[in-house]
Order: sequence, then C-alpha cells, then structure tokens
Amino acid sequence: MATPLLALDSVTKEFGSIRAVDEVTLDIPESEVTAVIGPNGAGKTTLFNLITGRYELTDGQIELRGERIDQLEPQDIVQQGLARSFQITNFFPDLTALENVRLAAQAQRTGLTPGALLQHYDDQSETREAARDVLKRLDLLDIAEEQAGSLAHGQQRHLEIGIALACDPDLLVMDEPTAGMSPDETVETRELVEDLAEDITIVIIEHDMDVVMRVADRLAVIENGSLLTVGPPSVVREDERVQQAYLGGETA
Ligand SMILES: Nc1ncnc2c1ncn2[C@@H]1O[C@H](COP(=O)(O)OP(=O)(O)OP(=O)(O)O)[C@@H](O)[C@H]1O
Repeated sequence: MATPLLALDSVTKEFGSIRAVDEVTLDIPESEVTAVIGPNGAGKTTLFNLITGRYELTDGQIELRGERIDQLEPQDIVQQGLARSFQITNFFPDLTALENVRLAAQAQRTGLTPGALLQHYDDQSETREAARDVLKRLDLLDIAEEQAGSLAHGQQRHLEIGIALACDPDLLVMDEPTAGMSPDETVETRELVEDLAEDITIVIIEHDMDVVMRVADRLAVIENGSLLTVGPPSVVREDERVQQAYLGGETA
C-alpha cells in the first residue's frame, strides 16, 4: 500500500488526568478530503494542535510522507508542507490583506515567522506576486489593499485560508472554516474547499453536516478522544454507534 501523506500512530494527549486524545491511529491518504467530526469536547481541536505541532504528544507518533514530524516546531512543520487555517482570527489586523498573505509567503521561503519578518520588513516583488495569486484564487483580489481588520467576517476567514495557502501546502488542515458564517458565506466557503481539494489534501473539522457530507471523501469520527470509526460518508452516517454518539440517534 502507498505511504499515506499523513500517518497518526497511537497519538495520545493528556492534560493532567484528562485523556483528550486517546491512542488515535489514522492514515490520511493523499488527494482526499478527510473530515474529523465528533461531539463537543471529543478531542478534535486537540488532535489538530498535535498534528500542527502546537502541542507535544504524550504518546504515539505522527509522520508526514513517512518522516516523523511530532518533534518539530510548528513553523518547521509548515516548512514540511503542512499548513493550518485557524478557527479564530489569526492575522495582523492593521496590515492589508495582501501584506498578510505576502508575509506568510515570505515566511515560508525564509523559515522565519511572520512576526520576526515584520522586524526587518522588506518588500519583495516575488512574494507579492505569489500573494496576489492566492488572493485571486480566493476571489479576494478586490480587497487586497484593505486593512485585514476592517474586512467582513467571511472575508477574514477566507483571508486566513489564504495565509495558510501562501505557505504552499501539500496538506491543509482547516479548523471549522464555516464557523460564524452566514448561509451565503457558508456556501461560498464550501465551494472554496471543493476548489482547493482539486490539488491539495485537506483535513477539516466542520460542524455543519451539510458541508461535511458534500466535501468529505472520508469521515473520521472521534468520541471521548478515541477514533470511533473512519470511512466514506455514506457508510459512516449509517453506523449506529455514530448516530448515537454524534447525531443523537438521527441521521444527519
Ligand atoms: N489546554 C487544555 N488544557 C486542559 N484541558 C484541555 C485543553 N484543551 C482541551 N482540553 C480538554 O480536552 C478535551 C477535548 O477538547 P477539544 O477542544 O480538543 O475538543 P473538540 O472536539 O475540539 O471540541 P469542540 O467541538 O467543542 O471544539 C475537553 O475535555 C477539553 O476540556
């Protein structure tokens, strides 16, 4: 069998006496969208924090293309081709949309954090072009010169995706991209995820089951920190344990 793009092996995280993530073993195949779903407090965000290097594992290991990444710093994991878009706003509000994306692109090329780059700011036309390409793909080119902090919520969330895309990832980890969005923004975001999935492997946490069922090739269901099941949406949604754990006995 081909090496999965990302492989989680018995990944465990304890916070004191709480086992937030409990021996999760999961392969993420290339070119697919895997949605991680589960009830509130199941451990999904903690799992993302482990994958992206924000938290240290208590036990287990994580490999990207067969190489261990679980000992690396978050910025080094980004350099390896794994980028994350956040659930909370994560940009410089006083900089323009373009500058935010450009800094991320420059950080990827230099290995410095965007914060460090701000200290010795230097406009490079190459990263400016890359940033414009990203904004174009996100349909944000017309607000390129606007301050990030003044954008509408949906545009800010898309900008965060742009910041992750500027890192040129093979694997994009998305934490609730439609959270707090209007119905129209949610549809736009779903279409954006579908577009990105054409050339990027995606792992997504998403509570909107309509979005999940449309974009995901596979569902991984987490309950109480453990992986309950993983498989195609059509199979997982019929699983009685999933319906009881997550859907309260009703099919979504
Ligand atoms: N930094 C932390 N310190 C202590 N406990 C934590 C920490 N982060 C998460 N937890 C606990 O770990 C468990 C899993 O939380 P987590 O946020 O990963 O769940 P989740 O599935 O992402 O939930 P939600 O869908 O509500 O975002 C919860 O019991 C939570 O209280």
